[in-house]
Amino acid sequence: MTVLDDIIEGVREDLAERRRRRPLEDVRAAALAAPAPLDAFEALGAGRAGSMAVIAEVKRSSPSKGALADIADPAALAASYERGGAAVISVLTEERRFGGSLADLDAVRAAVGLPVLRKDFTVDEYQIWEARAHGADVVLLIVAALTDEEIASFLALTHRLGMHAIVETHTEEEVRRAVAAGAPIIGVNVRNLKTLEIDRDVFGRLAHLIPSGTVVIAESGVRDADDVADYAAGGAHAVLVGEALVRHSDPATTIGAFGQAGRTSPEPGVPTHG
Ligand SMILES: O=C(O)c1ccccc1NCC(=O)[C@H](O)[C@H](O)COP(=O)(O)O
Repeated sequence: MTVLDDIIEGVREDLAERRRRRPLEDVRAAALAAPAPLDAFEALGAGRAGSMAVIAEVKRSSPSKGALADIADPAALAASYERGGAAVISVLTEERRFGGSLADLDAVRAAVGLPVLRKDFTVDEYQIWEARAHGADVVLLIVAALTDEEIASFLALTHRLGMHAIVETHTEEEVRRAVAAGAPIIGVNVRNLKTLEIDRDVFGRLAHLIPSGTVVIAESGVRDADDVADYAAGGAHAVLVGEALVRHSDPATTIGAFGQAGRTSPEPGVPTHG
């Protein structure tokens, strides 16, 4: 059994329990009554080259590293990410291996005016309705964990609800499946979710397979501004950063530096010479 299989087994058990406590009809009604979603595709630059959006993650722990940070106030952390210029806030809601929760999502949603990603292992449409009911604007669809039929139907539901999905890939075959599904936002996770190994070169090998007009996200393994610059050179419009931010004493400044490092065209009005 891989790490991903193990995580998903736990996700399915927890999901069955939440479903017992709150039937889908209730969650659907709450989702339809929630304020309209924010446009993450635009917030991430709509696939235009030149700038670097930062998706800043609220991440308490992980299977690869164990406990990362004692996040007493996820809302305050997310507010600091927003002050630093993050484009989207990611909130891990998986409980067993990442220490996250829907309560973290609620706290962050209430604290920021940015699009919020409900970062979980989506295996059932219930989780998409649930994400919307809790005010999320984006969900994660991991190609390695889903059939083509599931990707198509989850993507369709996401778009029907006015949300976006980050369709996450790690291999050439997964990128082809994400592209075939017509995903407007594709992430390349340089962390192999089956072995937890990080290989930053994976991004450069796969990003060029993604058609222009798609938002391309480099996920995981960002240690510093140089990593962001490398991902930008490989074609990333955005980076998804967890550990480097939650472990940093000044995440807002770090986000500013990452955005700057990934910019490949000058800001309007900034002279390029002289
Ligand atoms: O982070 C892990 O160890 C992990 C293990 C298994 C499945 C998923 C995992 N992480 C999810 C992520 O994609 C990251 O939280 C995200 O990309 C940020 O990564 P990082 O900046 O390296 O913390």
